[in-house]
Amino acid sequence: MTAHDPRAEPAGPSPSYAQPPVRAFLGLGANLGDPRAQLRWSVAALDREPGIRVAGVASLYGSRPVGVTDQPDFLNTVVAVETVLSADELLDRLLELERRAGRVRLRRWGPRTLDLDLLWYGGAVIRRPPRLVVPHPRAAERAFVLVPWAELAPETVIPGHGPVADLLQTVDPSGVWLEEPAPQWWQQQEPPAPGGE
Ligand SMILES: Nc1ncnc2c1ncn2[C@@H]1O[C@H](COP(=O)(O)OP(=O)(O)OP(=O)(O)O)[C@@H](O)[C@H]1O
Ligand SMILES: Nc1nc2c(c(=O)[nH]1)N=C(CO)CN2
Repeated sequence: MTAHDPRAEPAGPSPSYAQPPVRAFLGLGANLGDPRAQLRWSVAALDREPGIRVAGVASLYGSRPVGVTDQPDFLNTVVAVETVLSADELLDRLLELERRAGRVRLRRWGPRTLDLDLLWYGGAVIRRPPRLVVPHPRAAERAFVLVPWAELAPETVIPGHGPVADLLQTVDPSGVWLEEPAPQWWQQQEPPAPGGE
């Protein structure tokens, strides 16, 4: 086989790189520490992860806390990735990045330095609670998810719910505001890792 033969074995460190990548959408949120720096760090860190490529980043949005309301406002965004990882492997990477960002979970829906949610994975439906439920069970009703998601990919269909653009019409967007447009907010020089990693 020549180097240009399409049947040639793909060069790469892992056999999984031969699989076609899957599109996934991730929800990012933070309201403790330096939320903007943590979100910028997490975009760069995601792109450095083997098997994950950042394909799009929405603007940065401020949002009033939903659920537990006596906590600081959040910064939220949505990131599109291409990945050769399974949904389980991807979730593990997200949990590891949260841990590296110094996440402390005080209570459900409470404040956090970094929250990474797997919103959507190739249109698949995965029901393995409590470990993994995809699409994310609350994504379709959260303005702080739908506003940035609609900016990136309004046509995406959330299985069981419908297109992101249609769902956005069903929620109250008044608690979500544009904080800083893409791509400026994440394309500046990368901040140091949270906690001086
Ligand atoms: N689609 C998903 N994305 C991220 N975590 C998930 C998903 N489905 C199930 N989980 C599980 O949820 C746990 C994390 O829950 P977490 O404490 O972040 O919830 P929360 O952010 O407080 O609330 P919410 O899930 O409403 O955003 C993880 O340990 C993970 O195993
Ligand atoms: N505005 C806003 N509210 C929230 C958020 C969030 O990211 N943004 N995350 C939560 C738990 O995941 C609970 N409430």
